[in-house]
Amino acid sequence: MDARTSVPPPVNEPVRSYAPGSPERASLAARLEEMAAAEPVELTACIGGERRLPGGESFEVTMPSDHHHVLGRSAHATAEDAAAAVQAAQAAAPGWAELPFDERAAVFLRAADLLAGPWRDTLNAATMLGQGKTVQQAEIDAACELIDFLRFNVAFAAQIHEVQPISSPGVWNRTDYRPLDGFVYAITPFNFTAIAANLPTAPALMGNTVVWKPSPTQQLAASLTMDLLTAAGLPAGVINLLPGDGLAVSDVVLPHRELAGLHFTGSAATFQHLWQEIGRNISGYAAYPRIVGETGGKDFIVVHPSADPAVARTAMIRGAFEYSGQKCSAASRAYVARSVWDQIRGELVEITDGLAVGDVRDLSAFTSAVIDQRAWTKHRDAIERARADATCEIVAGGTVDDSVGWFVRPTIIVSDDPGNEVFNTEYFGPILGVLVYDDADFDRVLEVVDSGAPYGLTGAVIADDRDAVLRASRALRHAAGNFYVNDKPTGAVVGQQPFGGSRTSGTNDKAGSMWNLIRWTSPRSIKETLVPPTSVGYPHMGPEAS
Ligand SMILES: NC(=O)c1ccc[n+]([C@@H]2O[C@H](COP(=O)([O-])OP(=O)(O)OC[C@H]3O[C@@H](n4cnc5c(N)ncnc54)[C@H](O)[C@@H]3O)[C@@H](O)[C@H]2O)c1
Ligand SMILES: N[C@@H](CCC=O)C(=O)O
Repeated sequence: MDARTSVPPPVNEPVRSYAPGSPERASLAARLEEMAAAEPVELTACIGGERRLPGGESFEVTMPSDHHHVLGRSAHATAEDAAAAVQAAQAAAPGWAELPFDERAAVFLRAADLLAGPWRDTLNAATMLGQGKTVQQAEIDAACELIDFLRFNVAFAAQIHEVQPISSPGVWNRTDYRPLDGFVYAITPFNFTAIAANLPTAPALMGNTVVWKPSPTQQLAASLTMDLLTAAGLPAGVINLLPGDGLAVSDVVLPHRELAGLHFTGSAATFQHLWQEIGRNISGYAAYPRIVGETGGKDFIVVHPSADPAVARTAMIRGAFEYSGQKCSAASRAYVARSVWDQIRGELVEITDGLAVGDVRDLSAFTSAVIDQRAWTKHRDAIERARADATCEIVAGGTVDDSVGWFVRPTIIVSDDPGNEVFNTEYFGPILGVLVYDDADFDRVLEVVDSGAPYGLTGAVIADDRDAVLRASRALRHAAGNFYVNDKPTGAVVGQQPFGGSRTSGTNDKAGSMWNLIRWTSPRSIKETLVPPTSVGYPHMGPEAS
């Protein structure tokens, strides 16, 4: 409970263009070159503010687009590291929870401003080199989305604190937005620096302390994010970073009595495993852990006969192939009316086959390599299966090359079998399945889209006919937590399109919104009677009752 002043009203961080000749391009290019030329850096854990290498087996962080290029060296956190991180989180908890909200908020507002200014090139360059993002994709993630998460969450948290109960005469009721009764475990994916930072910082803003386990392939940007938060004044022990695969960490953290919450983003399979582990341990917790998880997708684009062909083509290419399709929101299945398909097929294939796919240091690249050998192999195998499948035709891409980086050409597979794996399996890469339907079958195809995959994350309808938009919106109400009309299904902006999906895609708690922050507080209702009664009797008992 604390008195607060008003917080700065947030606005979305403007996306810089990095166009040739722009000052931001020159500045970023210089930092990129400097970081790429540097000796591999040591990517340490941060436990109670102390930076040190964990005790487990070492691993290297390499460039996806140049896999011989080692950017950093780290090691897997052990059970001992995990126990130390939990202890550090517990030790920091009372002081952090007692700090007035404004003081906590100031740390994250400061981090946002540092990132918008002197840290921008560094985190963008780390995200480009370590996670294989082009400059545009790094800018919308590591700079803008992360700055937005930090600033908007402060404003959303302040709004939550303002939600207070009514009080009847003689009584003052209050809601005390307590942190959870224990620590939060944040496990984050490789593909977004912003998500990796949001998952530990959102619970921390609400007064919790956190054990943060980022993805090994995101470790370079994760380590720098920890440095940024420290530079912004985050006290030691509030967020404790543990590098590595997390297996030994989970053995310690998941059954821990004080585990109060899991904040996860990653694949559905990993989330289900973690949830099962929590379920297995349910009788051993001090309080029921909150479970928030955003997972995979099989995101769709439905193209109606009334669609503008250029809009459909652009949404398909950008939606499917930006960041090589490694966004949970990426379009990976498209259902296209035959009349539109006949108009766009030629250009769609020509543009896709012409996309510049290269090293992230080449700022003219449209996209780059997939994240690692495992992803590359998965895509190579999926393409080979499609090549051998009589119901599939690979009309664009279909080639892979691992000689320098983990490259998979943007690939379009047309199939007339709606049950084919290209329409229901999340590959998490640059493969788009296309089903061409007869114009008269729009309503039937909406049913196929709705039931064709187990996910419910993002989707788009491309149509100029308002009635078609309405029919799609109704039929696909539960098929996507983020639904787009005449746009690609990627690129949600904090504060504008709160992000998340249901079904197998997650708990839909909408990252970067009030709904997510609510999960990290355990409200306490306080009633204070201003002039308390001093006699036991009630009027109905008569004047003699005392
Ligand atoms: N819905 C969303 O908002 C969203 C956003 C980004 C990514 N994703 C999804 O994430 C997936 C891609 O990311 P990924 O490859 O990093 O996912 P992943 O599930 O392989 O890994 C996610 C994280 O879990 C960790 N992990 C795995 N097993 C663990 C264990 N037993 N204990 C502790 N940590 C463990 C990994 O090391 C990593 O940090 C895709 O399915 C994508 O759709 C979803
Ligand atoms: N929020 C991002 C996707 C995050 C998942 O990878 C988008 O909307 O494109």
